[in-house]
Amino acid sequence: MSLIVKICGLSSRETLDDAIDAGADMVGLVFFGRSPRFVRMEDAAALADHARGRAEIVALTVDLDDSEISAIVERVRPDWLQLHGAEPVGRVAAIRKRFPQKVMKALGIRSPDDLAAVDDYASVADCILLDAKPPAGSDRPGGNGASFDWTMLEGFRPRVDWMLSGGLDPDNVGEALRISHAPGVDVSSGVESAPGRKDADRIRAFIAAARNADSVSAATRKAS
Ligand SMILES: O=C(O)c1ccccc1N[C@@H]1O[C@H](COP(=O)(O)O)[C@@H](O)[C@H]1O
Repeated sequence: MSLIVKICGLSSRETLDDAIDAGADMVGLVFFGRSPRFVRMEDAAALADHARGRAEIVALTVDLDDSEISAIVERVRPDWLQLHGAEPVGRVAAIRKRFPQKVMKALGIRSPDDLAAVDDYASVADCILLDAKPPAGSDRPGGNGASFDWTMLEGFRPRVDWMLSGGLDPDNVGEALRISHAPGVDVSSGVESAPGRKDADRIRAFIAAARNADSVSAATRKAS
């Protein structure tokens, strides 16, 4: 199976097209008000319609309640709900049961002990997204351009689909894949020229570097 690449935090038709034309499998829309990538519901609905059928649409949410998620589901009709808050296992299970979307649960990682949570969520999420824990002083749980030590992922083979994120960029995604053999990668800050401003050249460079590294990594995954 080939590498899944998600470009997150897109907020214009132009950058959506840049990501999709460059080969993104998933595009993310951010519904977190304190993010520089925040998109209002009406804009998100139009962006999703623009992308529909060309890439999977991911709605990034942080600790929203059912009525807020319902509004996104009805207006935006995403393929995925990305849960990037402190949603406990039971809450993730309830969201997955209530809504038809696939569920991606983000988990903050700083030390190898944090990986234990992956097993806890494996049966209630369709995909686990490993992200760095936010640096001190950050007011958002992701999108901080912060990475964690990927060497703790050597030999990591969870029983659930997963993706790597956190501080990835065109220069380091190859190394991240060589170390982690992640089946998917997700990026936001690393393909921007300023917070919230996506850069077409960096998007293309990121996806090219990731696909290039994955051709090597896929062979290793097959052999292991
Ligand atoms: O992008 C944001 O602003 C954001 C806000 C709140 C939660 C998550 C957010 N982004 C996600 O964080 C990871 C890592 O991002 P980065 O590449 O380190 O900037 C990624 O999944 C984004 O989708």
